[in-house]
Amino acid sequence: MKIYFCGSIGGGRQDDEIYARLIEKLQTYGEVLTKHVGSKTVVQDEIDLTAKYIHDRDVRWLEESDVVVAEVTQISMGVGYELGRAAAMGMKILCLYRPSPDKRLSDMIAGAHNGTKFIVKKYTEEEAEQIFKDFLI
Ligand SMILES: O=c1[nH]c(=O)n([C@H]2C[C@H](O)[C@@H](COP(=O)(O)O)O2)cc1CO
Repeated sequence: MKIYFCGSIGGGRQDDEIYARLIEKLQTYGEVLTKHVGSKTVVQDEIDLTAKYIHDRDVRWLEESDVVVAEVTQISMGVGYELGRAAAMGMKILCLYRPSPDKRLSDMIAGAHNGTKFIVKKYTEEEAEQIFKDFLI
């Protein structure tokens, strides 16, 4: 199974360690094509790539993937774009967010939940393992 993981990069890197731990768990179910999203050095590593290269590479990976898993707590324009494209392709999507007083999930994501192909779920990290099992198996 190919998994496309989405997480904020330009939108802010405060959750990077959470992304890395989620990616590690996801790798037990298949290949995560966007492992770089969890890397401490992603901004530095991608700095010499053009926006077009990153966009076209990521859209290609998205099209190749079987499922999309997004950590949506930290608002990110790129993650929103990836989710919109994935939804338009009819992909199976799981969005996870950690409720907090200073973060409001966009209604365009919360309202996309349909209980089948587009799942939006509040979670704590301890629950992630079981959520992945339910979603991916
Ligand atoms: O350097 C990058 N590499 C990359 O793969 N992305 C993709 C993957 C992430 O899921 C998403 C993050 O978007 P943003 O940078 O707007 O937060 O976009 C985004 C950037 C920077 O915009």
